[in-house]
Amino acid sequence: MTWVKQRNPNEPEFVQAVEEVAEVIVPFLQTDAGKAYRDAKILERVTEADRIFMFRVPWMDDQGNYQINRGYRVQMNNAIGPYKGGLRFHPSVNLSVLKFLAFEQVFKNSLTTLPLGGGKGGSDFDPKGKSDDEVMRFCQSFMTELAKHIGAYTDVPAGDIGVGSREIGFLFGQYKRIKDHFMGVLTGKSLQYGGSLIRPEATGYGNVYFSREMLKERGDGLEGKTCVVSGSGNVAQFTVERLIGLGAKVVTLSDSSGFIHDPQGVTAEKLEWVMDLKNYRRGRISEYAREFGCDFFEGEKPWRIGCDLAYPSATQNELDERDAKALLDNGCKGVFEGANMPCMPGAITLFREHRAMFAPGKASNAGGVATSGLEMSQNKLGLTWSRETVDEKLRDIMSDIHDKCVEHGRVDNGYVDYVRGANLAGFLKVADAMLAQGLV
Ligand SMILES: NC(=O)C1=CN([C@@H]2O[C@H](COP(=O)(O)OP(=O)(O)OC[C@H]3O[C@@H](n4cnc5c(N)ncnc54)[C@H](O)[C@@H]3O)[C@@H](O)[C@H]2O)C=CC1
Ligand SMILES: O=C(O)CCC(=O)C(=O)O
Repeated sequence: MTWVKQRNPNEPEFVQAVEEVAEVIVPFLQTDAGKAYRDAKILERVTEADRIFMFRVPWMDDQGNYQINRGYRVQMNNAIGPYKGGLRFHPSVNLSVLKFLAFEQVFKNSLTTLPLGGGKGGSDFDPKGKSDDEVMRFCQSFMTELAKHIGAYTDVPAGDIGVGSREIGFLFGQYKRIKDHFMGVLTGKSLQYGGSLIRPEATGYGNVYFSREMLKERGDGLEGKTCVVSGSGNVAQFTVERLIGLGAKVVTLSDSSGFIHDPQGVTAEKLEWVMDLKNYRRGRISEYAREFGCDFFEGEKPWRIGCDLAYPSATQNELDERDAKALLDNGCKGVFEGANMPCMPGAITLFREHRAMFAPGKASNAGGVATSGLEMSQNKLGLTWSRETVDEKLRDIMSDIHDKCVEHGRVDNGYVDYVRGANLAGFLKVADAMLAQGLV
């Protein structure tokens, strides 16, 4: 870790993500089973990106002013398949954030059972408050540079925070215009031009399926459980949809301005209203409280609300040790990461010490990228699978990931440490591929 910290100064998120993996992998490397990986310096090699692109993104706003943002693509590791991972457009984007996300993606993609390497990209561009025309001009400029570095067998980006179907459409249109190729170079596309059914739902649904597997492992189920969810974007919306579909009750949603608490529960009708608010009207979650007559807590996070289960689904480091204590004190039995690295290290330690269920995002939110892998397969075959087919494959993949976490994560007295299981299983597949491919 000293070596990693020295080589990556001023990159706290990246160091945090490496530390979480190293905590599990370093002790394994000291064993006989880990010797070959230790000798070949596999862990050191996976912390160093294959390559990173940083570029200027010039665009013009609606008033005719010149605007400059910075674009990035981190191609972290392609030992088991082409680089794969989302694009994030948010003012907080910097190299540290994208390197942490790309690093996580390597292990997550390995867990999916599909041939996907790991990457991530994005920009400090903020789509909030921008017109559709401004977003389009930005996306066209961003793709004009990115197109040089991606391809259906090289690197296949997708969405993440601030990049949804509108942005993917603009990015795909510009790629096609530059390259004159109609190919699956992005996932998360709309259905009319090569998208997959269930891809929008997949991260949220996948996390719920994963939590159902974890509950089953303990002889329990989702029916009747009270759940808190953070965020109100893609992952949060479909987490709520699946939870209420499976008989649970969701009482919170949030955005960067605060959270709403609806003790009656978010119904399918209320969720439809939220989807319209967030995906088309692009409004604030506080409007929910006014529309449905419940409380809005400005600037706060939902973790002090009593619940059985929690699904952090907004952003990194949104749940600290104090929040974890509040959740446990109020009876929460399980935390399932929909976002990437939403729980801070102190919170994770507390959950594990209390033997609560804790699902690390690289396992529990892998359904999104896995379904992107299914979109890539459909594009290559020139076929469109039905909703039922894709949903069944997603359920099977989440169940396989769960089984691998149990296989590698069962510790003394039967407790399954999913952090250990996910990191070890994710690492081993990539590490074996790297060993087989020599010193590259
Ligand atoms: N979209 C996908 O398929 C996948 C997304 N993820 C992760 O899930 C998380 C959410 O992503 P999406 O739902 O796709 O993005 P989104 O842009 O659709 O929604 C993001 C949500 O997080 C909230 N948010 C952003 N910054 C915040 C902050 N500082 N405090 C509180 N709330 C904040 C936004 O208001 C919004 O509700 C991210 O961590 C992302 O990396 C993980 C796997 C796949
Ligand atoms: O579907 C993809 O390729 C991107 C998913 C992603 O960015 C993530 O898993 O964090």
